[in-house]
Amino acid sequence: MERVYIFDTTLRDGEQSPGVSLNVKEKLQIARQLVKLGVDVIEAGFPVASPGDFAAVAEIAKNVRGARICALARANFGDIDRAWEALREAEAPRIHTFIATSDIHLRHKLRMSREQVLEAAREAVRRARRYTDDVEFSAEDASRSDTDFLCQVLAVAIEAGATVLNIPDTVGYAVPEEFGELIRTIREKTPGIEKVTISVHCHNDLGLAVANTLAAIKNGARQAEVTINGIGERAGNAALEELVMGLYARRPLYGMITGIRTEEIYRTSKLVAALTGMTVQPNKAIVGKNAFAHESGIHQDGVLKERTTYEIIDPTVIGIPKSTLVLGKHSGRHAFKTRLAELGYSLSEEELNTAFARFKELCDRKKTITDDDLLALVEEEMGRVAPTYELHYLHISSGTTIVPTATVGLKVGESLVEEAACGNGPVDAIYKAIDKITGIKCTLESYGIDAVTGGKDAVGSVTVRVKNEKGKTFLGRGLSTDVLEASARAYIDALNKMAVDVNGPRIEP
Ligand SMILES: CC(=O)SCCNC(=O)CCNC(=O)[C@H](O)C(C)(C)COP(=O)(O)OP(=O)(O)OC[C@H]1O[C@@H](n2cnc3c(N)ncnc32)[C@H](O)[C@@H]1OP(=O)(O)O
Ligand SMILES: CC(C)C(=O)C(=O)O
Repeated sequence: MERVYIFDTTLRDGEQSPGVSLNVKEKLQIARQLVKLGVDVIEAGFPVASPGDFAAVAEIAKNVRGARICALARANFGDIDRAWEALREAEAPRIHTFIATSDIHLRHKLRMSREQVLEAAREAVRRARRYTDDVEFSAEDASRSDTDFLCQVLAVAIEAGATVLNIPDTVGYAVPEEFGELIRTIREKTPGIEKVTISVHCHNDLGLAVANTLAAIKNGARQAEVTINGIGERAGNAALEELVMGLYARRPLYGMITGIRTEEIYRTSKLVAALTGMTVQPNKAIVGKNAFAHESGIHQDGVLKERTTYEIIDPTVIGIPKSTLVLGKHSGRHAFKTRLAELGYSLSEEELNTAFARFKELCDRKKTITDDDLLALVEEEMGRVAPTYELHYLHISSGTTIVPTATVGLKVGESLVEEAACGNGPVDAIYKAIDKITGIKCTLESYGIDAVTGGKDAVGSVTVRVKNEKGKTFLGRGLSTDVLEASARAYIDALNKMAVDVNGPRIEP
């Protein structure tokens, strides 16, 4: 199968996203992760742009191995010399030089004639070839350029020694049929094109960057310039994860492979989002929070019966452990029952129906239904029972210079049972003392604390989730103005439910 080379420009075009500025350390961290991801080329920056950009390219060139390191330069000697200065310690350096070829850019921006652009392209590539035999040439705004002139510039670049020719859709103006056609025409009309790799660089102004890149690949492009999460100038660039997974999910259609280790995609996306501050929209393809979350009952039922009914990609392939079933007003019984089973509850048909009806009522009142909401709902369904353990007293000794110690007195039936224990903190000490009294083996799954009322004398509400040896989860809640007492009460509440569950027949583990 043929290979498409992945040229990642997160650190160059991605950093051109308004509001994004990465320091050298952050760029190095991303570059290392890009190597783990398996990209072929890392465009590390535009060295002439600033001393910081120069330093970042130089650091990456010096320290990062396992991918080609590329630096951008305009078609002038100053930029190219500076790019090489930054790249000189790279194991596999590439100079990427560019000049616009559209009449709009020539007339208004460059104020150059076509002849001058041809000359500048030739001289720039030659200059870059003095330093390295890996030279990429880009015809900026190629998709709005006169095709004959574009092919002429490309031929000059090939003649001067370019090894990769990049065809950018700089302003995201192209549509797939047209862009694919452009690549085919370039292949037909440019002398020497068979000696070089054709690359594309698509922007997302019409939301078509990935579609255009795919169309180009169908027509002979073999390098795709992309960014993580699709960040980049204006509406961004083609997203690496979407392109790679498009080629992966539709492999029979494209017949292409990449060197990307797909299981690193999600981790890379998270890292780039965290360091750039560009949060990923929830409905973003592949890496958005909702990309593998199913909310509606019919879909959830389908996925529970067979994942592929509603998922075209197995989330583990991109490094997400599993898809999620979001419980909400659109959910159905199958998903509700499955989540309860995961929490350790197996309800009779009748109990399930009543609990489900109450769940739907709750969904109309509350946007997000948490596991704690579900546990509270089911436990209420089980009905309240007389507690096995009751807090009689609590004494805590804690501070910055002593080992936290708790003495707890619990009423167990008619007797008062007392125990003391030390812990990492006062709550740990209390829970250890209670464990000594009850002898119940369990693990604390979660502990949360909230202020029920405002002010310094607020009532604290502690919620704990405790799992028994059979893997069943119990929710405990405790209220007090003393948060340590609230912690003890919450734990005892959960243990009381556990004790009833062990002795009572109502709900099977
Ligand atoms: C499509 C793209 O994404 S291209 C990459 C865009 N990225 C960036 O621009 C980020 C980094 N840029 C910068 O830091 C600055 O713009 C610099 C350092 C490159 C240049 O700064 P300045 O010298 O102050 O020039 P300024 O940015 O105002 O104008 C650009 C100049 O480069 C010229 N130019 C633009 N593209 C090219 C090119 N490919 N080759 C040669 N000259 C070019 C313009 O015509 C203009 O020249 P002029 O000053 O003679 O009118
Ligand atoms: C420099 C080139 C490749 C570019 O970023 C563009 O045209 O968008």
